[in-house]
Amino acid sequence: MVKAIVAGAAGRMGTRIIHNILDTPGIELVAAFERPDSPAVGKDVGEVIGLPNLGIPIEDSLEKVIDKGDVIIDFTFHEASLANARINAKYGKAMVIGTTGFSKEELEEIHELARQHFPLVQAYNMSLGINLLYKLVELATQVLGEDFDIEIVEAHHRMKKDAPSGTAIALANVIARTLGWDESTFRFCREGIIGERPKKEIGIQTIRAGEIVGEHTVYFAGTGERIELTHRAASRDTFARGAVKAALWVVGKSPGVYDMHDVLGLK
Ligand SMILES: NC(=O)C1=CN([C@@H]2O[C@H](COP(=O)(O)OP(=O)(O)OC[C@H]3O[C@@H](n4cnc5c(N)ncnc54)[C@H](OP(=O)(O)O)[C@@H]3O)[C@@H](O)[C@H]2O)C=CC1
Ligand SMILES: O=C(O)C1=N[C@H](C(=O)O)C[C@H](O)C1
Repeated sequence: MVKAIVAGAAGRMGTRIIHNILDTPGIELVAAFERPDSPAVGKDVGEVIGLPNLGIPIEDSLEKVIDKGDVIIDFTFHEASLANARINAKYGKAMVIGTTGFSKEELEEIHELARQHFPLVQAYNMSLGINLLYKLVELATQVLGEDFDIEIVEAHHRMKKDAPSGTAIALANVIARTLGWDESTFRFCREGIIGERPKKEIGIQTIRAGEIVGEHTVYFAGTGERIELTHRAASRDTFARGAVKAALWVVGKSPGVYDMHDVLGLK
């Protein structure tokens, strides 16, 4: 039985991840924690996620609970996930990080810690559909190439803290890699007299509204025709199921950085 520790247990994703752990054979929740000043600290996990008491109090740090678990599942905030990876480097537990909004330096440090000390599944989107979309976008980019203008539009709920979404950045990276371009071709917003669209540009636009769970569309617009590839997540359980699959998969792996294509066998 894989023993899981959930970071950010009272958050939107933490809550759904715990529900999914409780519903999945082969994995059990052994501990959960929140940031030290969270009102959830000290309460029973069940009370916080809308279930009867589970006999597991929400703690205020990873260090207090890390000995109990085999894997830490972390969907929190960029600084918190980095701090948790630093702590885990001393313990070598498996980790699943779904957090977005990292700077390049933060993400590189997490990856380096993992390469040296623990197996990590890190992915900006843990849904099956988005991981298939990466492949479809790669194929469309190979076929349509530089003759088509490529634009990404992402839409999320009003509470989301980072923009653009990690998934939109990952999609842009797939396109850029396929075309042999780099990040200097990413165009994050347009305003004013912007002139004609350069050919060598990947537009990335953000919508924040209401309770949208997560939507990504990639436009391939050419002369006389257009293809739109869209993924819409209907519920956070879509991501939470992926996170639990990743947790079951990563325990026992060698230190290193893995992604959902490894977990889902899409490599
Ligand atoms: N990879 C994927 O498939 C997906 C990734 N995400 C990403 O996951 C992250 C979380 O999203 P979401 O659940 O909506 O956000 P929430 O803000 O609802 O949840 C994050 C939780 O982490 C808590 N937290 C913050 N700092 C710490 C800390 N130091 N230790 C422990 N807990 C901490 C927050 O507490 P407090 O509220 O008090 O700050 C909050 O309860 C985001 O980066 C989001 O983009 C989301 C969905 C899918
Ligand atoms: O914050 C969210 O909600 C989501 N964030 C991820 C991202 O930034 O790509 C994935 C998902 O779309 C939901």
